[in-house]
Amino acid sequence: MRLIAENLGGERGGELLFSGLHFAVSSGEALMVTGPNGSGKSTLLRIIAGLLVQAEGMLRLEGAPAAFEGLAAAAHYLGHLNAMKPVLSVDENLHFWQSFNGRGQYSIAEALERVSLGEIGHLPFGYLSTGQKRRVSIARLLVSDRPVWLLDEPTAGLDKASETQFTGLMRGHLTSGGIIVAATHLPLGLEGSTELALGAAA
Ligand SMILES: Nc1ncnc2c1ncn2[C@@H]1O[C@H](COP(=O)(O)OP(=O)(O)OP(=O)(O)O)[C@@H](O)[C@H]1O
Repeated sequence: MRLIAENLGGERGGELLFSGLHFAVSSGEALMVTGPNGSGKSTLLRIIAGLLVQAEGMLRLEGAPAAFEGLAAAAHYLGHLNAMKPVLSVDENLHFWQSFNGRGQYSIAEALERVSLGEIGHLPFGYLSTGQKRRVSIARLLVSDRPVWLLDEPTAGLDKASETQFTGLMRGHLTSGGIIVAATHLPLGLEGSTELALGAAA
C-alpha cells in the first residue's frame, strides 16, 4: 500500500496555505507533518481524510485491499475533537465506530485494555477526564479496520505513561502494514519516520 501526493495544495477561507507538496508513504512508514501554528497541518490531514477538497494536485492510495473503495474509506482521522457522544457509554461509542469503520484487529474489550481503560467501558463518555477521552479515541483506532491513520496532535492531553503506550500502539500498526500521517509539535517516538515541514504561519 502506498499513499501518494503530487503537487498538492490546500486552502482555507480562500487563502492558499501550502502548494506543490510531494510525498509518498508506504505500508509500515510514518510521515510527521510539522510547522508553526496555522501553517496548514490540520488542513492537510483533513484533505487526506476526504473531509476537505484540495485546492490543487492529486492524492491516491495504491495497492489497498479491494475492500477499501478509495483513500477516504481506508483512512481514520483522529482530530482535536474526539467525535464521541457524551451521554453514550464508552462501549456504545466504540460499537458505533466499529460498525461505521469496519471491525479491526481488536475487540472493544481488548482495545480498552490496550489503553489501560479496561474497567470503564460502561461509563458515559462525558464522565471521563481529558486524557481518558483521548485514550478512548485511540481505542477507536484499534477497533476500526482503517489502515491509514491520520493523527492530529494525537498525544495532546496524554500523560507520559499514556504517550509511551501510544507509541507502542503506533509501532504495532506500522508493523502490521499500516500507514501513519501525524501532525505534531512533539516527537512521537517513531524512529525512521520522515518529516514534512510546512511553511510559515498564516
Ligand atoms: N473553517 C475555516 N475557515 C477559514 N479559515 C480556516 C478555517 N479553519 C482553519 N482556518 C485557517 O486555516 C489556517 C490553517 O489552519 P490549520 O488548523 O490547518 O493549521 P495547523 O498548522 O494545524 O495549526 P495548529 O498548529 O495551530 O494546529 C489557519 O490560519 C486557520 O485560521
